[in-house]
Amino acid sequence: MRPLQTGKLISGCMLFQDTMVAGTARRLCLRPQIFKELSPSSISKNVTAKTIVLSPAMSHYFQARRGPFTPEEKQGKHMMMASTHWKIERIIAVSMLGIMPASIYFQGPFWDFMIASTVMLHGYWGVNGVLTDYLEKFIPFIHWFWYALAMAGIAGLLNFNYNDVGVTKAISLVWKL
Ligand code: HEM
Repeated sequence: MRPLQTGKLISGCMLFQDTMVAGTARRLCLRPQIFKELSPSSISKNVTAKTIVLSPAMSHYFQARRGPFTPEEKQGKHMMMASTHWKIERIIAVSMLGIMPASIYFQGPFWDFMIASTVMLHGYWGVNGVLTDYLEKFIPFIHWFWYALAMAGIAGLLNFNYNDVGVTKAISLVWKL
């Protein structure tokens, strides 16, 4: 067992010295409850406050791996390089800046499809990235829920475009209310 972080109270924030990465210090604002737990004397003396003790295995588990990664690792199980995927994500996001006003202005089936597909793709990738970064490690099957929800989402939007007024008309009708 070894201390992961030690800190001392400085002007309402806890300055943590990360003992695992020498020379790096991070300032974290704490919840106000911390002040109730500390006596006034301990604050005024500026004492070392808390030491969180984690076993090396646990601290390693909670740490993200920062590379260096091999080209195979970077590609993973994907059909394209992550950097190519990243560029496509950004091209779609930037194109949405034009597609959104254009579809409201022109309307019709083509623009219904454009807005439904780009928003769904962008939202799908965005949430998928959040799940990969924060939850996959703890809930490995979490993506399957997202795949099901995303498929239901795009199916619902396409159904709405084919069998109802369509997304662009629906947005302008909402604004007319
Ligand atoms: C024209 C409109 C939009 C633009 C230009 C845009 C742009 C972006 C960009 C550049 C990112 C990446 C940020 C990063 O990686 O640091 C992002 C992330 C994201 N976007 Fe959008 N976005 C738009 C609309 C939307 C909409 C309508 C949704 C919801 C369906 C959405 C959901 C998300 C999500 C979930 C993320 C991931 C957030 C994260 O990684 O923390 N965005 N957006």
